[in-house]
Amino acid sequence: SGKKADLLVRHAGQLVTVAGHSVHPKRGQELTEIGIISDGAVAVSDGVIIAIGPTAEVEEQLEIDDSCKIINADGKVVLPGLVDPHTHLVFAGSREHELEMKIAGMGYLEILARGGGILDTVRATRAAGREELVQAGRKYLDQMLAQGTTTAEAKSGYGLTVEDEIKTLKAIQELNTTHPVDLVATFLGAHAIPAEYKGEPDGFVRLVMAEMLPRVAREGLAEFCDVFCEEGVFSVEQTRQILLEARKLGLKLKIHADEIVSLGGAELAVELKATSADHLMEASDKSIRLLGQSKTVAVLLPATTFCLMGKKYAPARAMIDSGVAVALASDFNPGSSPVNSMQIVMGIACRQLKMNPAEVISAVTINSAHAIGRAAEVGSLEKGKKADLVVFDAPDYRYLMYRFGTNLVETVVKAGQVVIGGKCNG
Ligand SMILES: O=C(O)CC1=NCN=C1
Ligand SMILES: [Zn+2]
Repeated sequence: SGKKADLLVRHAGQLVTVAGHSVHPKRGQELTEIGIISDGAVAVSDGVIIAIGPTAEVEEQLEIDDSCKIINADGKVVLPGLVDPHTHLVFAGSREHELEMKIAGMGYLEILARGGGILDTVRATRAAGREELVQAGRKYLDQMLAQGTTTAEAKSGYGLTVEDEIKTLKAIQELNTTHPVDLVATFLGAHAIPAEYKGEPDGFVRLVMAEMLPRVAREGLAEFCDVFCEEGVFSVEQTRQILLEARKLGLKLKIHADEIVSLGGAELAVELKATSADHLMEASDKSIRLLGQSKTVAVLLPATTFCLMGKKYAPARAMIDSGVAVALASDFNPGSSPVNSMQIVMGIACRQLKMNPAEVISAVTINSAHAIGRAAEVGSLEKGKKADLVVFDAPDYRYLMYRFGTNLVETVVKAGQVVIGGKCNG
């Protein structure tokens, strides 16, 4: 006994630890093992988990005085803080006007080809100052935190000039230091060919490689480099050039791969040992087999398929059966997925990706932490890890996906601090 705790969450109906997979992402059968402790407790000191287990066993180890906040989670589900490993959350403006076009059947790439889509957001983001981007991003992060997301990736990609991409990444840096949600920054300068480079894509690729990447790397403004590898955007060859240059400069790699057309982006991701390959609705059988034999995490974005009114969701079952390490993300962005609730992503993943609830829990916690290189710090509730956890008003973890569309968050603890709700004694 005698450990001093400053926070104790106890008597959780189901304490879902998702423990035991902080070194390698979960694959296949492992995805269904989520380490549930009934009548569970988590003790925290200085933002770090110091004890976890059945409430009686945890309380035995502790020295509780009235300085310790106590949260009783009787009949509730406690999960690790949700990790959203793929968002475009720093942008200006919005694209609700596209909804009628999409309802009328206009395709995503057609809207982009007409100078709309991403390029619409580019115009608004170039016109916005950094502070405006920070304000907008703060609002989205408040919404995400209130819905259970405690760590997220944030991409640039709506500037498409050196200065505007740097402006965006500095906004992400400012948000990371001033908002409770931990952010991982990704440089996505290769998101679309801007209007001024229409007809000379290779000129823009040179700008990304010769001007943007060196600055981003030198100023330490991003951990990852990502490319939108898609028909009419960046080819597999252009993607390879950009990512090889990024790797040389010390950045880790991601690819928006095989979203609308199966170009072979997923195979390139495996070839370059990218940390993740994202989207994959059109992933070929060959690329699924290659992913199953690689460390590259497959990040699936079912809310994007839903919002694009797509028929074809990523082949998650085939991936899981082939041993692919699967994660889930919101793809929060103003065009193809204006959704920043991981609970909604979880509900769609069960119904459309046919992932069962336990697999979905693994895919929005430890596996999504692996997808952004944060599995040692977050993504599960284990001694020594950051005390990021969510108390959901749910009798069972399956209830989260069953009550699709309702925010069931009761309390969010971020690095040991109660940041949302938190009926507790203190
Ligand atoms: O449409 C957007 O703004 C974001 C996006 N990039 C690639 N797919 C979607
Ligand atoms: Zn995306």
